[in-house]
Amino acid sequence: MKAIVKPTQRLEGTINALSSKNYTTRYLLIGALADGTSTVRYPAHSEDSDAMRRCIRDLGAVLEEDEEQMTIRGFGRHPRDVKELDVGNAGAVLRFLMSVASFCPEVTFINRYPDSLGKRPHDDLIDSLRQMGVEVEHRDGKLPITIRGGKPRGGKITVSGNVSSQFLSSLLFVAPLLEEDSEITVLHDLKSKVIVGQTLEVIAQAGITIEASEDLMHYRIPGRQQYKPQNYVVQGDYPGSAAILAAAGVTNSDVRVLRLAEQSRQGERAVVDVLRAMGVDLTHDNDVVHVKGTQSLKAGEFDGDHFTDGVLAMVAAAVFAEGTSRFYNVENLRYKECDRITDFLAELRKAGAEVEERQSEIIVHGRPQGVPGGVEINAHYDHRVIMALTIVGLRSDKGLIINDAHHVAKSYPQYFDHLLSLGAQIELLQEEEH
Ligand SMILES: O=C(O)C1=C[C@@H](OP(=O)(O)O)[C@@H](O)[C@H](O)C1
Ligand SMILES: C=C(OP(=O)(O)O)C(=O)O
Repeated sequence: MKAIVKPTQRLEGTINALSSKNYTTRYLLIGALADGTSTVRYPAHSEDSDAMRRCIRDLGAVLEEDEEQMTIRGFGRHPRDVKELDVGNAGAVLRFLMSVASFCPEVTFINRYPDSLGKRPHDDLIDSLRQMGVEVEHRDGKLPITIRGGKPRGGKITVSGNVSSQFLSSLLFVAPLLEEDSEITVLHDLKSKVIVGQTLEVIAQAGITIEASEDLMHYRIPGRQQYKPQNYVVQGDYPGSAAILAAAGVTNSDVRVLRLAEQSRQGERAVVDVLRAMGVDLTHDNDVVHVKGTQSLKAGEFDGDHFTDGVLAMVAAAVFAEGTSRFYNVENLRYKECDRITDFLAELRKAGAEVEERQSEIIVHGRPQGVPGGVEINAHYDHRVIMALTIVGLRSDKGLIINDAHHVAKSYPQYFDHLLSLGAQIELLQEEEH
């Protein structure tokens, strides 16, 4: 699909935030790891959440779903002896299930996105699984990956946290099910640390005990525990909504996004404060974010590691700010669906933005007068690149054509529909997908 994004003066209206991707993957997983039947209300519907549905079903969970709610009969620590799993392009799903697969005799995770997930590194998790007595075959730390497990061991386990927090989360999900007690130590820095809070939150909701140090670098986990079946409710998604809020923030608009919990462990909740710091008039009451957009934003300096999946949308807003913005501590954006520093900035430059990269920083010299646009954008298989360039297109002089925009469905299939309902000038051209 091509998205033809045209200059749009004003966005107006109210939308319901999509359901959280990261809570959905977690609740589906712990529902599958439970003995008994759990329910999940308002699970997300997207390629990534569908990948989790597909894989836990293949592993033996029984799922039923209506409009609002899904029930999951879990397999506990006894997944079915499946030979192959297809996680699509979902990093979190792959990494979480690599540990679960260690209960199986032999599972291969196939490589369906060689130019996206197929390029992402998993060595740190592979190292940890080996410490647990699991044999892992891989191609240079990347997909396809075959896990030969059976009886993973607990004990002392180390995991590096400087590429992705998903490796640690993955171990935290399975360690309580092991025969032995475990002690997990995080080596190096722990990136995307806030999201580990979501992992610990959902694990505790399922009645599991994990003792975590205050800095989240050290864990004691009693073995032989069981996930209890529970009833979970998925909250609204901040990372996806960040793009809607930024689009509203840079246009002359009046937009409300409902279902964004004020008390949330999603790090990307911080985008509300980031936009406010840029001068956007924004209130957040009763789980409703109300944005009154402005044509005059101001630049700022932000630690992007606190709102990892919201950085690209905030960079897109900074493109129109007065002054130079700096997003630092974002090196691990290089290991996502694409290199979200080099690849993303290349597309922004095409649109006419003035941006610079450092190894772990994005620097934006804002252009309050707008950017020319009038070019075609490569999506790099990345939903967040698509969402961010759409924001830029809305405030460009000549608009932008975003190629392969269907990849937005990785997390937010209704993104363009939501923008259209707010009055955005966007034309969607269906073409043969490749
Ligand atoms: O645990 C999770 O569900 C996720 C962790 C983050 O990844 P990193 O820890 O690799 O930054 C985030 O970017 C991703 O979208 C989802
Ligand atoms: C990086 C992301 O997801 P994942 O790592 O799960 O592929 C994302 O949603 O932006």
